[in-house]
Amino acid sequence: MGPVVEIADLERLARRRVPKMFFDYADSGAWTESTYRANSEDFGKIKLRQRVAVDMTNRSLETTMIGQTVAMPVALAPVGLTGMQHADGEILAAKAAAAFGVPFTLSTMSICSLEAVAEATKKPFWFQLYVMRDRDFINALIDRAKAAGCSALVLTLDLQILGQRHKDLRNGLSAPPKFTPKHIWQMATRPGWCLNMLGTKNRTFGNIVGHAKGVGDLSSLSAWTNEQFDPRLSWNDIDWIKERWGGPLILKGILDAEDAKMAAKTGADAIIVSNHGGRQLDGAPSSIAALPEIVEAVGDKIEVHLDGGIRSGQDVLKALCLGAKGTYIGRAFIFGLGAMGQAGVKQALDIIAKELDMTMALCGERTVSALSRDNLYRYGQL
Ligand SMILES: Cc1cc2nc3c(=O)[nH]c(=O)nc-3n(C[C@H](O)[C@H](O)[C@H](O)COP(=O)(O)O)c2cc1C
Ligand SMILES: O=C(O)C(=O)c1ccccc1
Repeated sequence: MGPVVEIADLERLARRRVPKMFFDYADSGAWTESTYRANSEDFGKIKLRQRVAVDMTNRSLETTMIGQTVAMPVALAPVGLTGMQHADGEILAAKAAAAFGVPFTLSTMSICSLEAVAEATKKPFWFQLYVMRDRDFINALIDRAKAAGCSALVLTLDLQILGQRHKDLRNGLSAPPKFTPKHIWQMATRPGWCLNMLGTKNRTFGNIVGHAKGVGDLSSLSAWTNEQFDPRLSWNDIDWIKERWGGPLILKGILDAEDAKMAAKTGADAIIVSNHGGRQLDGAPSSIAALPEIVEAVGDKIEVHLDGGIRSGQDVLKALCLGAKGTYIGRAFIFGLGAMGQAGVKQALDIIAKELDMTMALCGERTVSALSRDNLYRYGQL
């Protein structure tokens, strides 16, 4: 295989290095995966307006997300089980993000704990919260995020029940891994991953082990999730979470203009337009298709961010042109991590930054804040 020049190269390498059950877990969407596919396909339908003879010197990708300076408007999205793609995956991804100057978001369902990531990186990161039925546990988790120095709380609203992903059911996915002959085979054919994993103690859910009951004994991820996660979560809960946390708050998983208006009323600092990477409601529109009407509804009241389907810097630029102030990548960095650990996450960020910078230049712009619908051919109508 030749040099790594685009995110698809990292994906191919990750597929060869990560046991099938964990690679498939990342590379899956709910049911028919139509929304998962639409997320990236819809970016491809948007055309750019080429401009020429514009001074290209002194370009910069630096901007802010929720008032925090970022080297480019691309954060790492929260991804559960990141530490199963590569040993100590959350720590490595957090280090790569900190070195690059973009936010890393640690999932509630991470393998490395809040405390382990804080200790290893000594840099602030963002924490993503899932609301579970056990409110004492959630309060304790919020307090732990504060103690770990997290600089934003990302509250995910689109997963009260876990969407059904066929690949996970067929693979009998669980973390820690099960040891049926099939699972042993999948791991034995990935010796690099196995050796690497034997070198760490971080092999189960670091934030919740010993706290939330039953976590050592996962019959299936979905059964466990549906038992623990709170199906009663409502807009009324944002208040107590916001108050307990007391810092910058981002609401994740908004895909509808009416929900965006509700979110803006909570006084949160930002929303993330997201369909959970196509992993929850199959048949929902792509995030990029949903973005314009949400920006139209609340763009002057709350910062609007977007994730879902971003595989290049061009995708980032299109989201910015349609009104997003920031974006997040999930699989794009996960493939880098699975392929080659921290260096792979760095490569993913380098690739996206280069693509964003070159695209911006060829569109005749020098700063991300200058980007608008005017940079899109026919204003980006799909
Ligand atoms: C393997 C995987 C695990 C995820 N786990 C979480 C999670 O724990 N919490 C969360 O809020 N979102 C989670 N997400 C959703 C991501 O934060 C993000 O919305 C999505 O990955 C964006 O799409 P992309 O992967 O196409 O960039 C997960 C996504 C993937 C692919
Ligand atoms: O897989 C996911 O998308 C996710 O967010 C999750 C939810 C519960 C347990 C593990 C991962």
